[in-house]
Amino acid sequence: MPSPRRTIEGRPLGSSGGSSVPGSPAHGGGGGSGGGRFEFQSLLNCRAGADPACARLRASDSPVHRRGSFPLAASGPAQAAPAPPPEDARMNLNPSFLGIALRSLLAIDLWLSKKLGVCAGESSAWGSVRPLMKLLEISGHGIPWLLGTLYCLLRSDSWAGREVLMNLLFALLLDLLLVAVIKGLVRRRRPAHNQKDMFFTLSVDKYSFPSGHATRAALVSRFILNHLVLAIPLRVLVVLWAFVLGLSRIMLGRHNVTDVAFGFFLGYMQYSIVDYCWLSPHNVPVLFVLWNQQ
Ligand SMILES: CC(C)=CCC/C(C)=C/COP(=O)(O)O
Repeated sequence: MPSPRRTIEGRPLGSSGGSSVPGSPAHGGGGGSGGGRFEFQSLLNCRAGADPACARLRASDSPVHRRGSFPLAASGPAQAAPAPPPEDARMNLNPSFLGIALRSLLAIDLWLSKKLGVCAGESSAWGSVRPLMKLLEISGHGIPWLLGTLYCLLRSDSWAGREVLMNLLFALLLDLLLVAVIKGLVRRRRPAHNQKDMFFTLSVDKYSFPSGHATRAALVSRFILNHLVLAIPLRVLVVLWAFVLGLSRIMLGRHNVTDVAFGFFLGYMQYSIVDYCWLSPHNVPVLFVLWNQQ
């Protein structure tokens, strides 16, 4: 708990940084970006002052003070508790466990992603394997998967095959939609070391959370493992492809680790949605009847 005689920056009150001159930022009159912090300082400075601004600050009852976590809370029952400090100052004083955990996770994420971004440029440590990573990138891109599925659907001559491919198409479209919505909501920028040389992107693809390649890799591999009868080595290869594709996103500098980790999770869950809503002649006969009429 900070000493009552210190500002939130640890400077003693009464020193030049903490003096309260009416109209000065330190008196609470400061607008602009530092306004919140200055107002909080003036709150500390005007304990016994007759300044009306101070009286206003003391007049409201702050839950922070009620909890006794703020040093001025012990001013006595006759003296109303000061107004709550601005949100950002309160967060600095009482960071929640969740806040600390999230900030630490983000710091580790950025640090690890930078370390793993060994193919981010031609001159990077593993710059020579960049072309291979870009090939992997295309193997998980939405366009080849959509076109490939459509092509196989049109060429398929069995109803069972059509049903599976129709659901794969549905899964790919659902994936594109969900990833676009989340990217648009979260708006996390791609890492600074990423080169803007990706093959065919949509406008939301300037954002990195979650990785669309990772969601597709998890979704498609789970789909294949559940609907294609494959020999064990091929099944291992499918899982390996998904994992290496996800890793390559970080190595290329396209994503942070958390983008890919969440992408895998989301893709895995998307398959559960597809499985739950499985399109078949029983639940959406119209799709299959239309097909039959062609
Ligand atoms: C245009 C279509 C159909 C898909 C876009 C595929 C794409 C570029 C996704 C971005 O993936 P990352 O989020 O992993 O970079």
